[in-house]
Amino acid sequence: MQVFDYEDIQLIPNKCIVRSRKEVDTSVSLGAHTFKLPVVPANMQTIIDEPLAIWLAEHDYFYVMHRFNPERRADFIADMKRRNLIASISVGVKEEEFAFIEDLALANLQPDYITIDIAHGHSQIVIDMIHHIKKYLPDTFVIAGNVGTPEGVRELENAGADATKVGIGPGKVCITKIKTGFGTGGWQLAALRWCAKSARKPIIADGGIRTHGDIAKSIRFGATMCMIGSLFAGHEETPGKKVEVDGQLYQEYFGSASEYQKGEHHNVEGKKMLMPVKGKLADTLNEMQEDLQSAISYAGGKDVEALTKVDYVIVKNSIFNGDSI
Ligand SMILES: NC(=O)C1=CN([C@@H]2O[C@H](COP(=O)(O)OP(=O)(O)OC[C@H]3O[C@@H](n4cnc5c(N)ncnc54)[C@H](OP(=O)(O)O)[C@@H]3O)[C@@H](O)[C@H]2O)C=CC1
Ligand SMILES: Nc1nc2c(ncn2[C@@H]2O[C@H](COP(=O)(O)O)[C@@H](O)[C@H]2O)c(=O)[nH]1
Repeated sequence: MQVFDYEDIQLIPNKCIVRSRKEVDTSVSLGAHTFKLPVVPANMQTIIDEPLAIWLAEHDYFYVMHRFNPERRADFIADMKRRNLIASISVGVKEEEFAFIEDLALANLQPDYITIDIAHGHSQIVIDMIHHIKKYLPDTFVIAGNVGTPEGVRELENAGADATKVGIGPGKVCITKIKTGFGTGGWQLAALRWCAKSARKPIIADGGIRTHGDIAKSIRFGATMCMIGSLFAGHEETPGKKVEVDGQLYQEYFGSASEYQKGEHHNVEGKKMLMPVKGKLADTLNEMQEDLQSAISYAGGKDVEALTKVDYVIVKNSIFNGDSI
C-alpha cells in the first residue's frame, strides 16, 4: 500500500468547463437529504451545541449533535421535528444507550440520522448497536465508526450501517497515536483510500483536515462527507469556552476522550488546545464553499463528482515548500 497524507498530495488540474466558479454545485446527498457542502462539524462539545445545530439545519448544512448531554436528546429530536428540520444525534454503546433507542421508538421519535460515536468502532458492541437501531428505528440513517481498515468498513456495512466514519487518531486534539501506538494519524488520506476501495456505502472522512483543499482531496480518495473539528473551533458561534490571554481572545477546543470531557483521568486519549477566535462560522462556511467550487473547476467539472476522478501526484511532505499555512 502507498502511504501518504493530505500534505503529500497535489491534485492535477483538468481543462475548466465553467465560465465562473459560481456555476459550480458543491451539494452532496447523504441518505434522503441533500446538503450544501460535503462537510460536517465534528460532534464534539466544543464544536456544536443545539443553537448551532438549528442554524446549520436551517441553512441546509449537515450536522451531528454530540452525545454529551444524554438527557436532552429526546427533547432535541422533538424540537427539531416541530421546526421541520432534520434531527441528527449521536449515541454511545453503553447499556443505557440501548435502552435510549427503545425509548425513542416507544415515544415515536425517529431521528433522521444517528451516529454511533466510539473511539474503536470495529467492535462487536457497535455491530450490536447497529442491529438494535435498525430493529427499533428502521428508517433512521445509521453512521457507524470510527474505523481505519477495509475490514472495519465491511463489517459495519454488513451489520446494516448506512455509512461508516474513517479515522483513528488523526484529529488535532487526539493523543491516541501517542498513548497507544495505533491509528491512521500521518496516513489518514491513504487509509481513506484503502477503506473506500472496499466500501459499498458512503464514507465520512473524520479528522486530520487542516486546509480547505483537504476537503477536495478527501473526496478524491473516496469520502462522501468530511467531519471537521479544528477548522471550526474558535468561531463566535462554536460553544467552546472563550478565554483571554495577553489581550488575545481564544476558544477552548478539547477532545471527547480528554479529561476535560470525561471529568476524570481514565483512558484519556484527547487533549485541550486554545484556538484564536476567528469570526463568524457563516464566513468560514462560505469560504469553504468558494474554495471547493474553485477546486471543482480545476477538476474540470461542475459538481463534486468531478473530484473523484482527477489524477494526482505524491510529493512527499514538500507541497508547502517549508511555508507555514
Ligand atoms: N476518532 C478517534 O480517533 C477517536 C475518537 N475518540 C472520541 O472520544 C470519545 C470517547 O470515546 P470512547 O472511549 O470510545 O467512548 P466511551 O467512553 O463512551 O466508551 C465506549 C465503550 O466502549 C468501551 N471502549 C472504549 N474504548 C475501547 C477500546 N479501545 N477497546 C475496547 N472497548 C473500548 C468503553 O469501556 P471502557 O471505558 O471500560 O474501556 C465503553 O464501554 C468519542 O466521542 C470518540 O469519538 C476517542 C479516541 C479516538
Ligand atoms: N483520539 C481522539 N480523537 C478525538 C477526540 N475527540 C475527538 N476526536 C476525533 O477528532 C476529530 C476532529 O479532528 P480535527 O483534526 O478535525 O480536529 C473528531 O471528529 C473525532 O473523530 C479525542 O479525545 N481523542
